[in-house]
Amino acid sequence: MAATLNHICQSSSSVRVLALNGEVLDAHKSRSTSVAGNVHYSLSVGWGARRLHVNRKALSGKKFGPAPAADIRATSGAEVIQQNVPATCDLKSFQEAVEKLEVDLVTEADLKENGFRSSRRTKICCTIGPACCSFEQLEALANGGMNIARLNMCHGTKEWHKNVIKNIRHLNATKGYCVALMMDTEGSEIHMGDLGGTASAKAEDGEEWTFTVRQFDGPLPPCTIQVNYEGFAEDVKAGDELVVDGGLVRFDVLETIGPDVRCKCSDPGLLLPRANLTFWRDGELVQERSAVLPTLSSKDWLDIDFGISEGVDFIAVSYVKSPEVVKHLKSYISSRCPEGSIGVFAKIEAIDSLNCLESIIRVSDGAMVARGDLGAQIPLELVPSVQQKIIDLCRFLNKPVMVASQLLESMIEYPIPTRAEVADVAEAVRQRADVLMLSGESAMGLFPEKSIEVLRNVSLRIEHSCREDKSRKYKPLPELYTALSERISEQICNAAAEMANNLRADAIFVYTRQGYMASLLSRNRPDCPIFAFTETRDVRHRLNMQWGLLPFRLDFSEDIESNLRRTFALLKARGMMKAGDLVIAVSDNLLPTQQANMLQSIQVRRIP
Ligand SMILES: Nc1ncnc2c1ncn2[C@@H]1O[C@H](COP(=O)(O)OP(=O)(O)O)[C@@H](O)[C@H]1O
Ligand SMILES: C=C(OP(=O)(O)O)C(=O)O
Ligand SMILES: [K+]
Ligand SMILES: [Mg+2]
Repeated sequence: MAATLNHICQSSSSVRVLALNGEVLDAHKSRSTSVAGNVHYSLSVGWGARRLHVNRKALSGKKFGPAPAADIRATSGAEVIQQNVPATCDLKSFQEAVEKLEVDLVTEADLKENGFRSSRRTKICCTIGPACCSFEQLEALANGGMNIARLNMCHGTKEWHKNVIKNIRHLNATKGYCVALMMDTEGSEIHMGDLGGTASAKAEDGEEWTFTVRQFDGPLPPCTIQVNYEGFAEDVKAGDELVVDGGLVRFDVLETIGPDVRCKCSDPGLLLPRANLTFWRDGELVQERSAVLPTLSSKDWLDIDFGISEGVDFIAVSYVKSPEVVKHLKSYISSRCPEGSIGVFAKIEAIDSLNCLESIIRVSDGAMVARGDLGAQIPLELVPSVQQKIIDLCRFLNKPVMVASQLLESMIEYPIPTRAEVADVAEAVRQRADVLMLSGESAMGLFPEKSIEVLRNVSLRIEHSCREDKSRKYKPLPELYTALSERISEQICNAAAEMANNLRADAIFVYTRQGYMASLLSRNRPDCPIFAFTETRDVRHRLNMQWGLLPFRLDFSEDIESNLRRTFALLKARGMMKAGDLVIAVSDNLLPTQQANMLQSIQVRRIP
């Protein structure tokens, strides 16, 4: 049915929108006068956060017809969903523009193509660097399934990162992706300088190199490496072993002369800019200095302020050694942005963090197994069991967990991974990590898109085999909560997941304001995907970090029954579900009134 969408009538005191076959829709109106003295009217109609806006320069005293498309846009909160909405359109497209269920392009395509039973459950994070920072390159990664973009503040300038953030925002707003942003702090561990601008340097066996804390105005002298840390030359002793990037290159310390440390290469290899440095004495990691280094340096705090002002979704803290720093950052964030919507992730990579893993994870919003530095601080052969331990602990404590570093390292240079890398990725998927992370593969590699494709394919394959493997099923999770209200939510979600598995349901639906019930469902790693409906863009982005959740944005209405009916209709209309599909639905207490008098329930429904 064609209808005139809006027709602005203006009298001296009022402005109205005539919409849909002449029926007047209630319109908010505001009037403003520009510097040039022109009167502007803006109107918006819609429900909740979703609105259509009409902006027109008014011609005083005159009546005028339908606003041109250029003056009409549809928004959701601060996000513009559609520019140039035609003034004359049919009822259906008006409703779609205003009431559209927001789901990202990739999820939608995945659901339609593969059917949702086999949509990907493990999430993918890509470190953004020079190899993937243009709008087109970022779009290709988003299209390949990037759920989270990571900005590593070790590298690049604020302007560079700002531009990446702008590109991702633009991608989300104009192309319908839902890529979340994670900032990763530099931390104050000891690392090399940037090699005077060259991409890498080769250290040969037996060659003598000087590590120094001196500054140079011009180019670096040959075989010289700057070290970021003032106290370095005082701490190192002749006879120590200097280890670059956890063993990529090794040096024996010959002598220290003032700010210089003279070394001989004992294990040759490639030196990369800003590579991490550790030093070892009598087979033990020397920790004197790193123990007094603050986890968050003054530069990190400036970066954090930058992240807060840019509105990133997550901040990952490097070299966390105790729960205190995470608590401190979380309270800083909630004082700076009271809506408190930035998740703080603890990177587990410092040896000290291993003594207090549980208390660190409890206070964090999630954790990262940062195997790069972890492998430089503990023997490499211990890394796999620590990974398993962190993943299990996070699952128990209901915190999302990322597995990072060297997943597909060889793909920095080659278009296919090694068999061992595929096995490593498969292991992380089998351990049911929430997120797999690419580092150099996407940031500076030759094959960022191929790398993401490998993660996607391995995830799909292994997730499928986990579902088939009956012996893995129904292992009960240990009980997490003690307070009654939390125990109720936990039990509801555990039971809903178990019912969904037993009934072979097609999907679990959860209506969630903060993502709490959604996370408890994800924790169960059920066989079917979890459609998580939430009201705000921020929560929708945060849900991206969790296993098996397909985040949708939707304005909730007053009662759960009407939410269910609306979502069924919208998903059906969009071809994402079909009549007869079996759904298990749960929800948070959506309304304040419900908290007092309604207990939560599990519904079993067929799509009508
Ligand atoms: N923002 C950036 N600008 C330039 N290069 C980057 C950036 N981010 C990452 N890289 C490159 O990608 C490599 C791998 O990234 P990552 O693992 O995050 O860092 P690191 O190697 O410092 O731990 C880095 O060593 C660096 O060469
Ligand atoms: C992810 C890690 O941290 P970064 O890349 O910042 O060193 C790591 O050490 O594995
Ligand atoms: K970092
Ligand atoms: Mg690290």
